[in-house]
Amino acid sequence: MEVTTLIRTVGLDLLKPALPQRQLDGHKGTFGKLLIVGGAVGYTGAPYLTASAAVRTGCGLVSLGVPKTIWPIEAAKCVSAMPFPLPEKNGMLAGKALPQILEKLDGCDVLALGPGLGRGRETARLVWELLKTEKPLVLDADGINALSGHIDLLDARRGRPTVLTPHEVEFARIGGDLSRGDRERAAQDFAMAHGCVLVLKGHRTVTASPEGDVLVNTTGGSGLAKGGSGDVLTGVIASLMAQRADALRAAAVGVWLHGRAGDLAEQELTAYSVTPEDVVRKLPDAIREILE
Ligand SMILES: NC(=O)C1=CN([C@@H]2O[C@H](COP(=O)(O)OP(=O)(O)OC[C@H]3O[C@@H](n4cnc5c(N)ncnc54)[C@H](O)[C@@H]3O)[C@@H](O)[C@H]2O)[C@@H](O)CC1
Ligand SMILES: Nc1ncnc2c1ncn2[C@@H]1O[C@H](COP(=O)(O)OP(=O)(O)O)[C@@H](O)[C@H]1O
Repeated sequence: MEVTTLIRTVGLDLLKPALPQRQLDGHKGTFGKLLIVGGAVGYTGAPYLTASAAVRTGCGLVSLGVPKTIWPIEAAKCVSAMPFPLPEKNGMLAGKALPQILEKLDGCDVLALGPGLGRGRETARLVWELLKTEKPLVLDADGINALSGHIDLLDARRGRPTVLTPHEVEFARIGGDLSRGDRERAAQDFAMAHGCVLVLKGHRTVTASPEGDVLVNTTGGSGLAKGGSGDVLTGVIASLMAQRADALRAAAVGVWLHGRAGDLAEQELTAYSVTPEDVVRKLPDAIREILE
């Protein structure tokens, strides 16, 4: 089927109506419950960054399931989010963690899966099982890697809100085709073929929907080119989804906010010195620019 690509640049006209409203009398339940699953020995920063970004972006309650060995670290680092320990094997989440994750997910609105999960057979199997959830899903990092050779599990989610946030190497691992050198077309083809919102990260991140929309982001620079920046983005997008933004809007607004927070952090600290934590700290200023 020939699809006419309407490529739009993300601007304030799109951002203003897409940012979830804050009811003055809302309570923490009003603003959504997010479950983040990730982390491994060696990757203790990733889930913490995702959780911090989610809280900063407005989600009402953020829970964080991590392997039990690293749980004390997450518990010490996360004050506003709620880390809890899960069964592990070799420093990564074990298959035995599934029932506890599903029980927690039952009371949540959105699942963010993958930051710092690590790559092992058991974690991959866990990802495959969790893809069956009816809940909206943001899949990142090793969650995406687990789809390699199992893309049918993504196809089976068609109709359920699913956002994938690969960088170009992860995109290639799950069959994304960048051989034509056209990132917009490649993202669109993938999103339409697999029924998901595809966020193809990098300079000028491209967000594509299953319906064929293509949105190109203009914020963000080389200050974001540091391990952990992608983990922040996952938290921002999942937080917006928990606040009832639809998957495409959550992704487009999330990518813009993340990049803009990065730009503001760069202005203060230079692109050399910005850290992903600085990006989280600048999210309020980026949000304010949409609100004004
Ligand atoms: N503080 C933490 O705990 C961190 C944990 N992280 C986790 O580490 C795990 C694996 O990350 P790795 O970086 O080892 O492996 P990846 O599979 O993400 O990347 C492999 C390599 O691809 C290369 N690459 C080439 N083109 C690229 C592009 N366009 N964008 C990004 N990378 C490109 C990079 O050199 C990178 O080292 C993930 O689960 C991730 O969440 C990272 O996010 C880094 C920070
Ligand atoms: N030069 C750049 N310009 C704009 N954004 C960038 C640039 N480099 C990296 N980013 C952004 O930073 C994030 C990096 O994510 P990723 O590659 O997954 O790293 P990690 O998983 O280690 O955090 C993405 O959102 C990407 O778009």
